Amino acid sequence: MTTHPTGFPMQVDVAQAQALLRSHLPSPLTETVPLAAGWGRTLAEPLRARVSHPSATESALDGVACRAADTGAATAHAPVTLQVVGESRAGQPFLEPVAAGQCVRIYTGAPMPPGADAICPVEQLVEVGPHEVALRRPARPEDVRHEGSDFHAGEAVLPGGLRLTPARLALAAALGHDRLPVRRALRVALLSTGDEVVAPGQPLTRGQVYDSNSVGLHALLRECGCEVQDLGHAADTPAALERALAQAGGTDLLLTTGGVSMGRYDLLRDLLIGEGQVAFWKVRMRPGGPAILGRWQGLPVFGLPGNPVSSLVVFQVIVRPALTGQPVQTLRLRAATPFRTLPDKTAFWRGVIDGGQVRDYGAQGSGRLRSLSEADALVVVPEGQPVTPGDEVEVLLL
Ligand SMILES: Nc1nc2c(c(=O)[nH]1)N[C@H]1C(S)=C(S)[C@@H](COP(=O)(O)OP(=O)(O)OC[C@H]3O[C@@H](n4cnc5c(N)ncnc54)[C@H](O)[C@@H]3O)O[C@H]1N2
Ligand code: MOO
Ligand SMILES: [Mg+2]
Repeated sequence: MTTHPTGFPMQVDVAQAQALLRSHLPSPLTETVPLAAGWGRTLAEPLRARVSHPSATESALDGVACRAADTGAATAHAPVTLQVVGESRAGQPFLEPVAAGQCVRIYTGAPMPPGADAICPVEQLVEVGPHEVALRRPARPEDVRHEGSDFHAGEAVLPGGLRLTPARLALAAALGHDRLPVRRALRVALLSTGDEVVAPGQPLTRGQVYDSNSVGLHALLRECGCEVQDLGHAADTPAALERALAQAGGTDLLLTTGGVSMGRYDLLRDLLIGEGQVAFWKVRMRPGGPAILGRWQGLPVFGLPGNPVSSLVVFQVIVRPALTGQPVQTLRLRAATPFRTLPDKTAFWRGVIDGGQVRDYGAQGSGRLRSLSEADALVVVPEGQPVTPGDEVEVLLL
């Protein structure tokens, strides 16, 4: 890390950038939402089971419930015959005890009758008479689902801080909750900058570019559960930028793209440095090096680089973990090709996953947006660490 002449840190590492952005965001507030509105939200506190699941000991199969000890000798050649004394249906249990030599017809999810401890499925039964079945193999205790074997009443099942996926939402319902304590969504304003940047749908002249950054970032922000205020686009003049920044009031964070590198017209950089509250400028990563964090009239502003790949990669690596409070999700794969090492930067190279290994995507220019669509992953190559084929690398799925 170095220091800018005006005193703020430069060339911070990725972890420092994440932590500094996080420290600029408000600490999470809680609100309660109906179950159906919980998808994509983050649980604010652990959820305990209000009931056990299964709520009774029950059958996992359609068949008969009986005593395992009666059926140990059953084979296809020498089936064991049992007397059928009743039927247990889901919601209509059979409450009489099952004695030796007896069984009860039972269906998946129906409570086990008292005395029975094993199940034989219909596929292994032969109907012998109106009240008799023969078992072609022993009944199995493993096909009984015991009360509370999934979770017990009172158990803390879903930890706080977890993002509610469809499966976790279903689990919350099964735990007995109809309202959920979730973190208040962060409100993020989004602004793209650049004289050459044009909204999709408008005519494009040579030298102009469609505003792809805002579109990708908007979707990423929604994926992170944020409320997005789209401020559109501002031209490269101080007045236009100041007008746009003034519209971001009332949000928790302003995310911008463009205008943060070394150019004369990289005015967002100048505006933030002039405001005197820069937390850092430049991160030791590629792509995405020129990112800047500061404040504008108190509001945290994170300036993503304009290059299309850089803006989306910096979001994944720095912004997402700061917004969600969750570390970047990675997995480890073997490298099928070498990956370039940078002496003073962590690289996030685009890679293609093939046969359980990851290979270099090839052209890694930050302006090649199609590469992010054609690659499967970002391969993390730490500063100064060589990667040769066969090495294990950390990989971030795209
Ligand atoms: N002399 C140096 N030049 C550059 C350096 C450097 O260290 N020294 N860093 C390079 C790196 S790395 C990056 S990344 C870019 C960052 O540039 P800016 O953040 O200043 O962004 P702009 O100059 O405004 O635009 C760069 C590039 O991206 C295109 N762009 C911008 N906004 C959008 C958008 N919303 N949608 C699609 N594409 C966009 C823009 O047209 C430019 O092509 O600086 C390097 N330069
Ligand atoms: O690192 Mo810039 O972010 O490559 O193009
Ligand atoms: Mg620039």
